[in-house]
Amino acid sequence: MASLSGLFSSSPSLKPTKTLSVKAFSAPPTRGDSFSFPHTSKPTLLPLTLSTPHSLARDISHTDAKKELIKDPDALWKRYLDWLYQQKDLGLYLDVSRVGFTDEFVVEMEERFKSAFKAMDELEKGSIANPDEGRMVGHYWLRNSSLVPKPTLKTLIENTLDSICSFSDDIISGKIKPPSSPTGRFTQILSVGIGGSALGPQFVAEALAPDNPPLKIRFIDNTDPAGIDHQIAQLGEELASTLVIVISKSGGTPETRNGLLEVQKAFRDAGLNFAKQGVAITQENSLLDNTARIEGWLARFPMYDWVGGRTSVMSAVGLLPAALQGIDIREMLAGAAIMDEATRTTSLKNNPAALLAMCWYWASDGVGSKDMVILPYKDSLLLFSRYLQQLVMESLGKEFDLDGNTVNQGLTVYGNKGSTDQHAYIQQLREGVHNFFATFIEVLRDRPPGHDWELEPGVTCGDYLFGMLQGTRSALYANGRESISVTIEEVTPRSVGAIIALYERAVGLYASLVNINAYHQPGVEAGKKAAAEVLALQKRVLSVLNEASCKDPVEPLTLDEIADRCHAPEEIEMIYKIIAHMSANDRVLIAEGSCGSPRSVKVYLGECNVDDMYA
Ligand SMILES: O=P(O)(O)OC[C@H]1O[C@H](O)[C@H](O)[C@@H](O)[C@@H]1O
Repeated sequence: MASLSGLFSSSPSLKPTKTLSVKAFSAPPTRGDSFSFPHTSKPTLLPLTLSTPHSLARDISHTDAKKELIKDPDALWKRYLDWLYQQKDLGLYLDVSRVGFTDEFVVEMEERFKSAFKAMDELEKGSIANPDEGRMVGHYWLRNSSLVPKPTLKTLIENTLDSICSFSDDIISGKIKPPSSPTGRFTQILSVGIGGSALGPQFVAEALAPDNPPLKIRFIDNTDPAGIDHQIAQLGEELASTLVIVISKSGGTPETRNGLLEVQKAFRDAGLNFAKQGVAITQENSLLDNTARIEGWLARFPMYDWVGGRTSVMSAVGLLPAALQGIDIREMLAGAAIMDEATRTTSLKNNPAALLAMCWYWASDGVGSKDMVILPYKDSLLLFSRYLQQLVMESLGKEFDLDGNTVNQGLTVYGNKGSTDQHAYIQQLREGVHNFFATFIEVLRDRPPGHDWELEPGVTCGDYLFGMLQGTRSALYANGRESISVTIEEVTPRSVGAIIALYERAVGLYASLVNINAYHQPGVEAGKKAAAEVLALQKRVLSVLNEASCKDPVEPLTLDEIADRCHAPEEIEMIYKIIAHMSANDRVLIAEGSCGSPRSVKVYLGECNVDDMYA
């Protein structure tokens, strides 16, 4: 693994120090005259300060009253033409005409974007864009290493890319072989990781893996034992020809560690040598890195301090699994690089990421008052909304702004795919509670050339899909529901790289507009900490039960008795849940009562462990 020493800085986290509450809204903006999409009221943009109390926008945000329709097709066509964005090299279009922002709003946003563009420029030049963690934010450098602020990083990025390509070539060609496989080559990948260490690889695999990839991929992205067993069972004999890629930026995420331990056990049970089939992708000197080094795993690839998990798909995290599936990763990087370039322009109208961010702001009042429904009309893009959930919600879902004001920001993302979702929840979108705006992802090419046929005169299967998309867009709009359309010509490594880059930049710009840190995730720690406390309590419960079960005769205990002996009477409900879970898994026995009536329950362990008693 290339040396990463000296690249990482750590600094104490900077917590917001104050909570301000400033009422600073003026009258709602006037509507544009050439095109009006009459929301009942919208928050006026505040003066260009970095301490905008966006949460207050809720107080005056528009009601959900049905909007009037734009009846005039000429005006709509003009708006479509006026605002249509095209990136020729990528064959990508962005249509924001069905979002009802006004000319006045655009003018105000142009002002506000000046500082967003400046912040983005500084980020790309290596500023500490994640102030709470004292980190640079460098995912844009992964696809254009000439941008890096330090020459050592350029070498690191390029060397890692080269080593990913040569390692995957050697695996695919069979030059690197699994030690005990009868086939003599690796045929399967088992990717173990969670969050940003899974969602990108999953999305890319679903979008781009060929029908018969050189290696097929499976994922363990949870600590669900049954889910893990299922993946291992599905591999069956092919475990011997499975390359296990363990991905964790931090190298210490419990779910990933558990997945690894479970897979290692499966290898032991099958008499296989895990180390000869294991690959780690992690930061240098993390727990995972040290484990892989000490155990002599097949390979290790670096993750960088300056790349966040949710923007890591173009690091080894996403590139190695993709390359092993025969996906052209340099094309993915090229698509992202072109989009990065296109989204650097400071002309709002010509910057597709800025247009997206502006529409999000308009549609959700800059406070996330409406959800973003992502509807790709292409099966292979099914996981895009799932991928975006982390990218958008972990980035934008923040309690405090950069000045320490309580803002509770965010933007909710959901969606699966069209036309499938039309038969599920589109009914509510069109007629029910008006709490969303839609984004259609349209793919022009239905099938590879030469494979199409007409299933009825003049109409192909893809024409139906096209019709469903356009019909839904029109039907939603006719009922006052706003939508954005992103169109790509085909689903290729280049276009997938481009749409990832498009949304990464849009999230970064939007975060600047609402003055939050998009690059940390302080809220995630609370759940992790609470989980650790539950497991610590479980150990105390087990110890108390063990002691009682070693008595002669065995002393079954009530929940109150267990709680008392754990010195945790306030945790009795949690103790009950722990007992119920262990009982369901045959790890404690119920002497009296049943789990359904907690007061009646008396519990003991099946056997006494004397070692534990004196531990
Ligand atoms: O890659 P890892 O360090 O294992 O982290 C996996 C995930 O863990 C946390 O939940 C973070 O909030 C995510 O941003 C991250 O992607």
